[in-house]
Amino acid sequence: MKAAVVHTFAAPLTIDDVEVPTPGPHEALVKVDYTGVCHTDLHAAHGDWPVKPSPPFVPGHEGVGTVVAVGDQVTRVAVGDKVGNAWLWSACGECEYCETGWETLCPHQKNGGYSVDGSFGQYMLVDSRYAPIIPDGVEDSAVGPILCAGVTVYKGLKQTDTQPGEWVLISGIGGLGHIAVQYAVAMGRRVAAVDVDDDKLALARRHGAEVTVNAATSADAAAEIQEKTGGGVHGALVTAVNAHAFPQAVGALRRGGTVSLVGLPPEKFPLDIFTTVLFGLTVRGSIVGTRKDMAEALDFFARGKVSPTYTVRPLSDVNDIFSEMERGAIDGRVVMDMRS
Ligand SMILES: NC(=O)c1ccc[n+]([C@@H]2O[C@H](COP(=O)([O-])OP(=O)(O)OC[C@H]3O[C@@H](n4cnc5c(N)ncnc54)[C@H](O)[C@@H]3O)[C@@H](O)[C@H]2O)c1
Ligand SMILES: CCCCCCO
Ligand SMILES: [Zn+2]
Ligand SMILES: [Zn+2]
Repeated sequence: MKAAVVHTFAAPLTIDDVEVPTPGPHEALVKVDYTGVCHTDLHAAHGDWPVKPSPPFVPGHEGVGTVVAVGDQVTRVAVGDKVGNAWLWSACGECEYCETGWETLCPHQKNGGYSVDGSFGQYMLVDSRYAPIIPDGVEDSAVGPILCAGVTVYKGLKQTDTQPGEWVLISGIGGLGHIAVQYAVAMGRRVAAVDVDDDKLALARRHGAEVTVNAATSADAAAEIQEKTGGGVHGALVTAVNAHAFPQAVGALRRGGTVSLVGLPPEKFPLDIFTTVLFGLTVRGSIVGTRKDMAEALDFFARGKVSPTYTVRPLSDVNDIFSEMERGAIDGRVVMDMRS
């Protein structure tokens, strides 16, 4: 089968002919139709983060396809079912985190396209107990971005502890952010959006943002957001890939506000102790979503409440796609067609 393989960090991926894997007892073999390209895949290919994947590996964790074979312990899916892969590829099911609804924090988890091969190949393995089950009747090319971008921002928004009618800042209007605007609107929040690119902010407005601020041209983006939201946002979700966006989102919070961090530039950012304490602010990290979050995020999509903006391109474009992503030149999400 064809697959895009990372052999060396920060070097072009090669399209290799690799063996179709065999499913283990709890695994299913999936023929991949489409896969979204997440900025995490670029971080993975560059070896950006402290915990690195082990080349050679196949990235991708927004894959969608059809089950073609199952292991002898599989009960949750069957041949012919439409499933996906996800960052949370599997967890142990027995630790304190798995037992308390926090499987995303399981120290024994496997991660799709990172610690196990992912969806940038024509076939992929999934753990049948964790694979997202794709709702009937949805567009196969559109649903991939929900499997990471969608579930992540949906969970991240829940983690802002905001209520309907309150202001939420979405920082970074890329693959995650443009979908976050839609979930926030669908969840009844008022949306302010910040990015460094006017085209991204126009996309945010098309998806329902009431306030947009360009952090590259604003004299003080946090102050501008405070002023345009009548005292600051009740919650903020940072999906930006630049560390400057993080203190900026904290600075845009209303007193008592919560910022949910999901973007992962491999850097640190300063947090002002005095104002954080004085204004009772909460800074919270958020990672993807559980299987329950995934089912909920997919339900919003299946009911037409969110609709990714995406472009379909061939697997052979993978290196160009990564270069464009690195330049911030992609509006919405790229989805690769894996069928040919
Ligand atoms: N926490 C999680 O579970 C999780 C899940 C998925 C992705 N991620 C991470 O989220 C980040 C975004 O992923 P993506 O696929 O949306 O990336 P993307 O490249 O599609 O979008 C990034 C966006 O950040 C914007 N940006 C850059 N600098 C900015 C700044 N200073 N202020 C505001 N916006 C700025 C870019 O213009 C772009 O719109 C990546 O680091 C990825 O690894 C985390
Ligand atoms: C720590 C890496 C989290 C990545 C989530 C999927 O994009
Ligand atoms: Zn991702
Ligand atoms: Zn566990």
